[in-house]
Order: sequence, then structure tokens, then C-alpha cells
Amino acid sequence: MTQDEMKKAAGWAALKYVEENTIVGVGTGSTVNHFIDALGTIKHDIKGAVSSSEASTEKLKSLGIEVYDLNSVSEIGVYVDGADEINNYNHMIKGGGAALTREKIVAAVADKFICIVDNTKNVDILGEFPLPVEVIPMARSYVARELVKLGGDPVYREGVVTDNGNVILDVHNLKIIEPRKLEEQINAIVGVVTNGLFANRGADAVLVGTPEGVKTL
Ligand SMILES: O=C[C@H](O)[C@H](O)[C@H](O)COP(=O)(O)O
Repeated sequence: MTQDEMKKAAGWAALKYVEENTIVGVGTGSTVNHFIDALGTIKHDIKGAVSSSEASTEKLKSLGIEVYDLNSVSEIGVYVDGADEINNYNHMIKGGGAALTREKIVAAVADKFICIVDNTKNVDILGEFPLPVEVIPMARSYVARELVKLGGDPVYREGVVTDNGNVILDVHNLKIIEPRKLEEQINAIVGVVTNGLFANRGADAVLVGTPEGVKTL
């Protein structure tokens, strides 16, 4: 079974969490793209979606799914999104696709966060995947120096501008023993918009695509 087949299986399995006549929160990435395809098959049973990126919005609209502005929505039952790494406590690193800020906002509004991954994403300790940090452009060098003080090696993701007009620093060589604490410490650096640790708001359920089928954690 290929990695993409495992992503697809997890994406389609998330459909069972979607309730009729609701607005669904939709993440970003190659695993979520499978979920969006699945959502397209039940588009007449849902009200629509709130999207976490321009890329997901485009795909949702291309399938005829209505996309709502988050400011016009007060309730999202379920938010479905992928992850770059997830530990045994359902803490995640996200933002490999640079969509972390909008993802964190939509996730904050949602009642439930359903994480969909293939089995390469499960780790014991977060940090092997470089931690993305979205930064206001003029603060890039300052934030990078502060991230070094926290023990990381930040690398500017050249050529990438987020949907919010900001830049990304990918922080290498972190061994993240206390994800909740590090999430707060990085958020406290002036100039940081968001960091890719989703620990204080982790996933409520995880669907893992494996060669033996989809496992729910
Ligand atoms: O910014 C991107 C998101 O956080 C994605 O959820 C994450 O990178 C996982 O993406 P994929 O499903 O393509 O591995």
C-alpha cells in the first residue's frame, strides 16, 4: 500500500464524523485533499465548509461545496486536518504547507478536531520534522535569534509567503519534550504570528491510515 493510499483511506474515514446540515471545518494538505473529495460526495447533506487556506477553498469550490467566511459562522462541529507529526498525546506539528495560522484559527472554533494521517506521521517525540513558525516579515531576524535561544536552528523558508502575507521560519533540531510549554514560549516572541505546535489544542481523535486499514486513536 502506498503512502498516498493510506492518506486516502484516513481522509475518507473522516466522513463518519461529519453531521448532516452542519458547516465543516476543513484543513489543508495532501491528506485533506482526499477528505475534500469524500466531502464532495455528500455535499447536499451539509451546509458547507469553512476553509483554512486558499488552496482548500479552491478545491472545495471546484466540487460545488459552499465556503463560508469564518466571521459569519459561530459554530463548527468538526474540523478535519492532517499533520506533519503527531505524538501519543495527540499533540501535533503542523504547517508543512504553510497554512498553520488559519488552521489554528478554524481549529479553535471547532468543537472537535479530527486528525487524519498515514502511519509515517506517528512519533514518540515531536521535533524531527522542523517546526514551522509564521512571522511578520520585518521581525524575521529578531525572531530567528530568539528561536536560537530556545535551542532551535531556524531556517528561512525562501520563496514562501503565507496566505496572510507573512514568512515562515522552519526550526530544526528541536527535541520537543514539553510541547504545550514550547508552544506558549514561541507565541510569546514579539513578531510571531503562530507556531506549528498544536498541543494546547490537540486532536480529539486520530485516524491513521495503515496497510492493515484505518486505526482510530
Ligand atoms: O500547512 C499544512 C498543514 O499543516 C498540513 O496539515 C500538514 O502539512 C500535513 O500535510 P499532508 O497531509 O500533505 O502531509
